[in-house]
Amino acid sequence: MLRPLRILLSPPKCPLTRCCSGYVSRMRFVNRLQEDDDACAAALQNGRIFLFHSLSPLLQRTNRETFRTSALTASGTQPRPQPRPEHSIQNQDHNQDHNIQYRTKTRTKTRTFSTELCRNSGQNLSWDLLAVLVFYVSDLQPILKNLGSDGSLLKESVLIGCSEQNQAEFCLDVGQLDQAAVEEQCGGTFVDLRKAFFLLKGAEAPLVAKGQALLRWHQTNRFCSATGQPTQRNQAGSHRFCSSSSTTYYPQMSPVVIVLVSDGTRCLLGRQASFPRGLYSALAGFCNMGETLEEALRREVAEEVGLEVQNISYSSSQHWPFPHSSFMVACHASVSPTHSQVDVDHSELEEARWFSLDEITCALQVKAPPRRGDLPVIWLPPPHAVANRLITEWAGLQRHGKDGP
Ligand SMILES: NC(=O)c1ccc[n+]([C@@H]2O[C@H](COP(=O)([O-])OP(=O)(O)OC[C@H]3O[C@@H](n4cnc5c(N)ncnc54)[C@H](O)[C@@H]3O)[C@@H](O)[C@H]2O)c1
Repeated sequence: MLRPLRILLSPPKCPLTRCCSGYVSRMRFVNRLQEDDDACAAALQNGRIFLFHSLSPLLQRTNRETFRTSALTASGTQPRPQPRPEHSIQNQDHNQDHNIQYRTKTRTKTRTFSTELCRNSGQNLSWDLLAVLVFYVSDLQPILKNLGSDGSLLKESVLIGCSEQNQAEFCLDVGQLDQAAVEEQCGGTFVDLRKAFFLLKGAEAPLVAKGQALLRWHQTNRFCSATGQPTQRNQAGSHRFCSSSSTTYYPQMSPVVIVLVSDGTRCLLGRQASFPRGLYSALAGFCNMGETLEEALRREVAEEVGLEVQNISYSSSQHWPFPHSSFMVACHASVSPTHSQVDVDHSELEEARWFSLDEITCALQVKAPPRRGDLPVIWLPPPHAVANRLITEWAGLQRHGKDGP
């Protein structure tokens, strides 16, 4: 039965509006787009798109004096107008959303840019801004056409969610187009996710990581592992299907356990030889087939530092895009102070040692990796990493006189 187009384009009003939150209707909307290809194709026409090139997200970087908007042309035949400095960020109002007006050829639009300030590498303590560029499909279509792409490229977008303004959000990899030409047309730069991830605003980083993970999964799962035949994706990109073997493939994450071990007054951190100088983190490891999280956690700590932990408690979890998609489950655990002698397996870790609350407090204050020539300093994974959360939680509990779990 045909549904009215109005319902296909935006999250349906819940019939039980009084008891159904915006969150619930957005989640149901996304779920329906994953199930219904026609609804998803319609939502794409009205949606927002994050662009990637060979898995690097399109970002905008500028200085604090002038926050330049991306000037988009509504018509690809016209020369792209120079970006106009329409918004200045005064002082250090970082972590803010900025509603910025910009003009297309035919109309004025307002787009919300979120920005995070990060320390520039120069000596003058100026700041850089980094933000994800988001395009409305209606703006992107003429740009893609101008770059010689036919309409079929847009259909390769994958659904990643729904904004609070009830617009479906998609990611699209334009790796088949000339990178410099896309950057020039779109007014942004494709930045390797490893560099970008820690400089994006809290809410943007996981969204971009999720988009990259989904795009990567599609790029590496084009064929059925049973028959070798090509697989077909659904419109949302939430699964692929092999019609020869009737197998449905879903995107996968590898479960990883990460644990902060405490002996009551100190916490245990380690570093791999590949880590940047001075960086220490909580112990982590992939779960083996058939293991529970608790078994994986106990095994990893035993293997890496030769300790037997107890009192395991869950803290939080996160999707981690590096090197591929991991599902990090973060826990606290403890050892008795009388059984805290560390015996490092140097094939896994370069070093592991106990840190006092004072050392952790100092390390948490280091907000940027030390630069070449700086004095050696101990620093910790940044706030986007769940390891930072574990360490911060432990420090908070220590300050309030309670140990970990
Ligand atoms: N978000 C954070 O705060 C945080 C902190 C530390 C580590 N991590 C992540 O946790 C993961 C594990 O950490 P690690 O130090 O053990 O990493 P690692 O990269 O040293 O991996 C250790 C070993 O696990 C094996 N391995 C790799 N991929 C696997 C998979 N999918 N399934 C099973 N085994 C696999 C390989 O033999 C590899 O040498 C890494 O992806 C790392 O980036 C995240």
